[in-house]
Amino acid sequence: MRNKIVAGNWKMNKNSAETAELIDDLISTVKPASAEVMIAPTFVNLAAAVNKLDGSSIEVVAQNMHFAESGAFTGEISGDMLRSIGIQTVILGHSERRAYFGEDDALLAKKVDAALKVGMRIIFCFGEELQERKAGDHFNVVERQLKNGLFHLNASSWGQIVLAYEPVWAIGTGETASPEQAQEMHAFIRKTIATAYDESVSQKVTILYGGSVKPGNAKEIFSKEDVDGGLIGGASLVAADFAAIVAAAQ
Ligand SMILES: O=C(CO)COP(=O)(O)O
Repeated sequence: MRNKIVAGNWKMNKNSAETAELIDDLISTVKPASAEVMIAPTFVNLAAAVNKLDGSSIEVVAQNMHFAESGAFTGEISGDMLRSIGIQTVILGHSERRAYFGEDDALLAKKVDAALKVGMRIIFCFGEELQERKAGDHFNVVERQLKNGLFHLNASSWGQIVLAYEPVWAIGTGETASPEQAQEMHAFIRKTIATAYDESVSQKVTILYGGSVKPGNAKEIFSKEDVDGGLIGGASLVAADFAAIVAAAQ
């Protein structure tokens, strides 16, 4: 049985007071779950979130990190810094990082190595854009992103990897991939990993779906065989919605 995960990517939302308030609401609304539950507030609120959730089953994770251990990289945050405040998991390769901050596959491969080096677990995001899907290129795009970002790793490192398929056209648009489209791509991802590694690596890796997951569609998407939970944007900012999505992952 694969681990199920429901993770909330808060993106650049919630100041310090709002973060504390949403966490209080999550503590009272998210029911104990068989899925792992994670939230990713902004960097400045991570330490406070870790302290507030000490002893809770909700894990606090980071939205990004730099590939270097330290040095002259003004405005950046290293994996060691994240570890030092109790963060064990980092999201890498989100489409917004790729699109707005120029993060390409080669840079992401360096970030993956850096995160593993400090013992972090990685939620690695990837997915095609609308024109790529329309052109029938989505499988090639996803295969390329996986290959360039992750396939240099040894099989033994895959225990630290969680995948998040997020078709760019479904992020923040209200347009969700249909459960069938999600399943089709997740099965393709598993097949691609089995070819590059073996069946045991591909069957063990948790693959999340992300893109306009809401309380109303979560259960159907999560019920698909190769969908092991979700990476949630907008709906993770409303405690009742996030709690309902966590419940849908049982
Ligand atoms: O980008 C996402 C999660 O990382 C998905 O965002 P939405 O759920 O707002 O579409």
